[in-house]
Amino acid sequence: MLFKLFFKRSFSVGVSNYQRTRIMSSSNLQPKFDKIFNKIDELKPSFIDRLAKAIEIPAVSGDESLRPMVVKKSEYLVQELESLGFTDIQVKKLGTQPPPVENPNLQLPPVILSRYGNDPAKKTVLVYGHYDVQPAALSDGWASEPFKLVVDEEKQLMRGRGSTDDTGPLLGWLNVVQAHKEAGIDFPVNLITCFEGMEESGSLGLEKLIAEEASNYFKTTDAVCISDNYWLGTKKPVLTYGLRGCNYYQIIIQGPAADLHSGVFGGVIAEPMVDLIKVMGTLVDSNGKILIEGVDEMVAPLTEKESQLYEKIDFSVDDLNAASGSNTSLYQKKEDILMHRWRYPSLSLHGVEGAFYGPGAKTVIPAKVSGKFSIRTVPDIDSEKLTKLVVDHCNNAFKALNSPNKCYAELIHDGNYWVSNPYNASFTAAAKATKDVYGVDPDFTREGGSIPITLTFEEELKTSVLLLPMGRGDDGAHSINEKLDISNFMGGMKTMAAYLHYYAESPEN
Ligand SMILES: NCC(=O)N[C@@H](Cc1c[nH]cn1)C(=O)O
Ligand SMILES: [Zn+2]
Ligand SMILES: [Zn+2]
Repeated sequence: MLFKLFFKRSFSVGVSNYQRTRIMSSSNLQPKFDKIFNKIDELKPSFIDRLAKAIEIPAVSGDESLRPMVVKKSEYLVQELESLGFTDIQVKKLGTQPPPVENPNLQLPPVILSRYGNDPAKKTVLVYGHYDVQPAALSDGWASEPFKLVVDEEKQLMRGRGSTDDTGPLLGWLNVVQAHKEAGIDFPVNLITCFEGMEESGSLGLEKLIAEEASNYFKTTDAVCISDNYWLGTKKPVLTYGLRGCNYYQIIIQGPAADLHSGVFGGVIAEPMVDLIKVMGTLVDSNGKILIEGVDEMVAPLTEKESQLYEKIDFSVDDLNAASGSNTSLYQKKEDILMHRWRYPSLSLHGVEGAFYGPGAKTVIPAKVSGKFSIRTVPDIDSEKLTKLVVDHCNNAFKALNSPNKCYAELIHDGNYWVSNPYNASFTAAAKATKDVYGVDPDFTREGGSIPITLTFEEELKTSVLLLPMGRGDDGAHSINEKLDISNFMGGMKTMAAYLHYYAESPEN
């Protein structure tokens, strides 16, 4: 069900209410959670150790050569689930990866299903997370080896690829189970895990699995909770009820049979890179305006009620600048930044495969280049219609060049946007939990990123989905030096635990 973009009431609070945002010390917390929160604190070293072991496995789903590592990380998770007493563990194979792919026999990484508890008297919460990560290399500018978790005692943070997206939060659920076991506290709900290894590459194969398991493994699900996003800024916790979708494309330009010497062939043959850069340059302007005809017309109009929502959110251009480490914002007003992140589409140019990019001055003419770009989608953009507009646009832009090269534009993967109604038992439980842990009411936010499978859970399981973030807006997900603050790791797990208790107690589903 799509939330109609206006709220019955606002969950946001004024600045004064949360200026002192911090994790409250255990003595300040709801006494009912003292025991579990203290146990989470006590187990901190073993939780960091579990995270460190997982981060060491470079599970990059977008790199075909690293697929065995993605599988290895799934095996590590299964071992951890077994040792914690999860039952009915099923490692679901999803078959081969559909094109475009270099190796047509490449197997998709498995989805891990498991249960903790199966008591018909309790509610069932399905927790989704992904164990794959974005690519990372020391040479990109990381301060330390990306696949080695570094605990920075001075800054009180943990640095490593996947720390915040999404290995840290995923393991948070396992840690919460361990803390309950060791504290001797009855687990408040039945937990189902659905952990995938292809989220960063479009969640290929997962939609079908969810549809198949909706009336089987997932049948008893009352609510879905996903911890795979971030606070908007660095101080105030949020709960998230919307995401943009993501349509990822490539334009391939094929010219000569092999890479050539630019001194010999430069000026006498049509260069694929020149064509590609010209075509890519027609997609978006320097103000972020998408130049593909017909895209803007598909965007849902802004209503008066919706525009009021943005005023109440705690955010500023300074937060954006701090997170980007620059002064390069296209907008100075908070409302404009939020709307362009949440409710308008954006087009980003990501890279060029086949092009020279290393140090030095190689005088090469690349023979075949593939330009990668994506469009973040919003209500009411239809993915298929968008793809037709994009492909037609690229073909026309290439045709106008009168080049003898060949051009082919295609969709690599797409994932739906999601906007939901946060007025339900699950969001209410999470809001109470957040207040208990951080001492403030959370803001209710949408997010500019994508979790392709969110809408599928909502539609197939006919349940609400809650996004309960662990990390902060400056964590550097997908960037260099990705980190998770230790206070967010600990606070995030306490919030997860309290959420499960509050949701279990709620009279509604
Ligand atoms: N933490 C969510 C996230 O990072 N999602 C990715 C999903 C994606 C879609 N296509 C490629 N990756 C994102 O980029 O938003
Ligand atoms: Zn993620
Ligand atoms: Zn990600």
